Amino acid sequence: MIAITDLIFEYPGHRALDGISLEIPAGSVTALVGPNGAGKSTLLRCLAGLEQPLSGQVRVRGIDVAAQPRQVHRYLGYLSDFFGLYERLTVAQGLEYAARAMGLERHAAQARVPQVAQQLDLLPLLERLPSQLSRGQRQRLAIGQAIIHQPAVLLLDEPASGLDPEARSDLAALLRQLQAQGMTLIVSSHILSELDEYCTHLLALRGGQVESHGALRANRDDAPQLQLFALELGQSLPLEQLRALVDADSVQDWGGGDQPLLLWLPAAAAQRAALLMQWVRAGLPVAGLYPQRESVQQRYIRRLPHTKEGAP
Ligand SMILES: Nc1ncnc2c1ncn2[C@@H]1O[C@H](COP(=O)(O)OP(=O)(O)OP(=O)(O)O)[C@@H](O)[C@H]1O
Repeated sequence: MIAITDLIFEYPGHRALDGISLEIPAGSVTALVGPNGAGKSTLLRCLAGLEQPLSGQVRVRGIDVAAQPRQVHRYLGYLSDFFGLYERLTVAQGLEYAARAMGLERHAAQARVPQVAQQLDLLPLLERLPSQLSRGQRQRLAIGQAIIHQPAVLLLDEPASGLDPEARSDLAALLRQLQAQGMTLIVSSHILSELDEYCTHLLALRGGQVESHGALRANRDDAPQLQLFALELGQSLPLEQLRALVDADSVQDWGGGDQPLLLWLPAAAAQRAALLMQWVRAGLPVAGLYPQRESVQQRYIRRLPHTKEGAP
């Protein structure tokens, strides 16, 4: 869906993106993470055609963003970290204006307004001005304007910043809904745990370079025959006792208290069953075993090497 090749971007006297090459698969939701100044916003702006790179190429659906920015904008929605709203337009007018700006005919634009307002829970607020909206409602309006033309790709720069827990949870639900409709999303955030709910891929930048990029998944990249499971115990055991029973190499997280152990176990059911039987015989009080997906945090901490394909 998005192909980036040898992308270099420089601000005067500073190289912000230093040779980025990767592919973002269609239908994926990519968590874009990295420390302050890593280049996240710059990359999103380059993808949106708002910055002209020094060299390299970004293609969205095969279209060169730098060469044909207008055509790409038909397929792309972008929400900046410091987004602005049309303060003199009501919510309904703002949405219609955004639709018209994206090239929709007047009737199509007017028809989209209630659809998007419904999707973003803005229907009761259509006649309000942005100044009469809460932070979360303003955020929803900005996202509404970004998706009014039903883009295939949506780029969101820190969309959850400043939102309360309820608004964050609404945002997560909305992003899941957009993904279910087939949209490809890239979402930057500093809060890794909130990305867990909806992200399928992780892209970590550092110093303008790709530190790691790949799918978040249940299987280990370096040992695909292993899959992540949560093991629930009927009673908590002292760590020394657990260590005596469970091979430390298979442990991702020892849990503790009521927390389950996170283990890399054989993906093959028969092998897993044999192992479990062995543990139960040895006295491990197994109460449940559930397949897990690696979290954004776990993946980030493991700092997996970058693969050019991006979707190992
Ligand atoms: N207009 C500018 N002029 C010069 N340097 C800039 C400009 N904008 C950003 N930079 C620099 O480029 C680098 C990348 O900035 P960018 O905003 O893309 O990082 P980021 O990962 O989004 O950071 P944050 O997490 O703080 O938002 C930083 O070192 C920053 O100081």
